[in-house]
Formats: sequence, structure tokens, C-alpha cells
Amino acid sequence: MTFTAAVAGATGYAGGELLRLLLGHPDFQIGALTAGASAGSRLGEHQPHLAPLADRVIADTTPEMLAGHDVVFLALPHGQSAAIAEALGPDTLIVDCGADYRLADPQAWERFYGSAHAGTWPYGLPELPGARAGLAGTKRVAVPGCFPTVSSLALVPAVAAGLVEPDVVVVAATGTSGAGKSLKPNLLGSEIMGNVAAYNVAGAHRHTPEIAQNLGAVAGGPVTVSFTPVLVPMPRGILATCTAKLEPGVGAEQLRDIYLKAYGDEPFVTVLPEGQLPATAAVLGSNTVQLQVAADEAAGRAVVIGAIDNLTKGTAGGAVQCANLALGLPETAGLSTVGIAP
Ligand SMILES: NC(=O)C1=CN([C@@H]2O[C@H](COP(=O)(O)OP(=O)(O)OC[C@H]3O[C@@H](n4cnc5c(N)ncnc54)[C@H](OP(=O)(O)O)[C@@H]3O)[C@@H](O)[C@H]2O)C=CC1
Ligand SMILES: CC(=O)N[C@@H](CCC(=O)OP(=O)(O)O)C(=O)O
Repeated sequence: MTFTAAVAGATGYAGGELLRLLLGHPDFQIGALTAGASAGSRLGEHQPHLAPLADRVIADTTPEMLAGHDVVFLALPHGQSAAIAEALGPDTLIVDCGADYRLADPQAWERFYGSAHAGTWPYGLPELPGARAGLAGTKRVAVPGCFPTVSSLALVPAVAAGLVEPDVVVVAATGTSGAGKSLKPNLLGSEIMGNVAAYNVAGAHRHTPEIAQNLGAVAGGPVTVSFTPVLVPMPRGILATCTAKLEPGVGAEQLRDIYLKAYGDEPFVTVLPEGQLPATAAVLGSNTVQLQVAADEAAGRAVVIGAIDNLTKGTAGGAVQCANLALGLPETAGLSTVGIAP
């Protein structure tokens, strides 16, 4: 059976990556492509790498345009999902790459996003304990943020097993595409080239409560998260260095064992052989999360490093993986673990 898929936000980075993946997916046929100000233009003007769709005309993002598809992928700015979901009704599978339905706590939402909380949908990170049950057959998916994807997968096994204190530090270098296509002063070529700078420090980044939510769910109690994103001059990729204090007596072997057990059967999570370190270049265009785990015994800390492509596993790949689960397709359909190098 072939499923029809519409993509709202088709001219953006997340929409473009969704379309790249859908073009290679055996079970999807691409339907309506919609956007905002670009409506009326051809996709080829915005996504020159998607040759088979170059002549497709972009439509306005309206419920009427998105209706009649089996799946609607939303790759729009935050705040637009609720109206579309309501108009499409409960029978359409909606996979939202935006943040609107990720957080369960309305207060955390209001504090970090400054608007009314829309609600909570099944969280689209299948590798979290118990998540697949909530995604199988669902009609709604909230795709995680890119930083929460890699940092949660890096920390959940140690936190869930009680091997580290519930107080974690995440410092994550990110490529610029995470910010979307629209022009931002700190992303102008002359600002970003040859420069590395932190931003949204000291608990200010809106992904902090999302990471805390994921870790808290497995810790059985609150987890404190100190998160610092760092912008680096590359288009794609995130490298997250995650650390937490080891509980007394926990050593390198026990720590590594927990990760090998947690991810041994996961198609998209690779715990690298000892001595090999994750690198963003190794996961470009792939849905893989590379992890390495080590114990810094002198400092008494677990050190877990994770690499993802923010647009693939960090957004569109995760979205397709969840759509596969929701539709009863093989979870890996249309998704590659093969990167592009150099
Ligand atoms: N980039 C990333 O790494 C990640 C992105 N996401 C999420 O995915 C979503 C899209 O992000 P991204 O692709 O980066 O953003 P972009 O800015 O690259 O793209 C935004 C898209 O939304 C469309 N759009 C903008 N305003 C409107 C509007 N008022 N009505 C209809 N369409 C509109 C744009 O169309 P037009 O060309 O007409 O302006 C464009 O297609 C966001 O919610 C983001 O948080 C999630 C995880 C990671
Ligand atoms: C470089 C950069 O600006 N990255 C973005 C990541 C956004 C993202 O991935 O996710 P959302 O869906 O939650 O917006 C940021 O730090 O806000």
C-alpha cells in the first residue's frame, strides 16, 4: 500500500530534508507542497537538490490544501500546528516537526515559548523507553527538537540505570541549519565564518525543559539540566558532550555495559567501539546517532558524546521513522544509516 504525504513548510530546511527522504521512501507518494510567502513559486527555486520535484508549484498552507492525505508533515514555524490539526480532524496522521506539542508541562511551555500551551502529543523519539508503544498506530506525533534528540539518547541509559546523579551538563556544538532559512544577524556569512560562539546560555535555551522532561521520565524524579548550545560554522550536524557525576563505585565497564544493552538492538543508535569518537561528518545525511561513553575516573564523571545530523535524525529522519511506526511500516523504511563523507 502507498501512503500519500503532504509537506507544509516544503521550502524550508526541515521540509527539504523531509522531501529528500520521502523521495527515497518505498511507501510514500508526495502530495501537496505548501509554504508561506513562497506560495505560487516552484520548488526548484528553493530546493535545487530535489530535482524530481523541481517543477512542483508551492501552495498556500491551508487545511484545504493539506486535507485528503494519509500523512501531513508540518515543518512550519512554532505556533501553527493546533489550527491545522483541528481542521484536519482526528483521522489524518500529523507529524509535527515543530515544538508545539512536545512539552507536557504548560508552565514550562509558557516560560520558554511565551504563548499558550497547545497540548501534548506522543513524543517522537522511539528509542526512549516505552515510546514505541505510544507511537504505534498514533495519529499525532511531536517530533523532538534536535538538541533533545541527541542529548536524551546520550544520557538516558546512565540516568535510567541510576549510574549518575540526576544533574547533567550538556554542551552541544551545532551547525547553522538548525536556525532555519530565514536571515538572522548572527548567521550572516561574515559573522559565522571563522567564528564559534555560545548562545542562549545559563538555562535560557528552550530545549532545556525538553531534555529535562525526557531524563526526568526515566529517572523517576526531576533531573537538573545545564545546557549550552554553541554555534559553529558548518551547515549541518550536532556534537553534544554530555556529562554527569558518577554515583559512588560506578566504573567504566558498568557504564559501557548499560549503553551496549540499551542500544544493542537499535537500528539507528551506534555505540562506537572503545577509542573511537563520534563526529558529525560521519552521520551527515544518515539517520544514525553515534555515541561514545567513557568514565572520567579522576573527575568522577560520566562523559557521553553524541553526534547526529540535525536535519536527519534531529528532524526529518526522526519524523519519517515515527510515521513508519504510526502507519505500521517497518521502522527503518526509507531511512539510511549510511553517511556522506568526506
Ligand atoms: N532546522 C532544524 O534543524 C530543525 C527544525 N525543526 C522545526 O521544523 C520547523 C521548520 O524549521 P526550518 O525548516 O528549520 O525553518 P525554515 O525557516 O527553513 O522553513 C520554514 C518553512 O515554513 C514556511 N513558513 C514560514 N512562515 C509561514 C507561514 N506564516 N505560513 C505558512 N508557512 C510558513 C516557510 O515558507 P516560505 O518559504 O514561504 O517562507 C518555510 O517553508 C520549525 O518548527 C523548527 O523548529 C525541528 C528540529 C530541527
Ligand atoms: C543553530 C540554531 O539556532 N539551532 C536551533 C535549533 C532549533 C531546533 O532544532 O529545534 P526546534 O524545532 O525546537 O526549533 C536553536 O538553537 O534554536
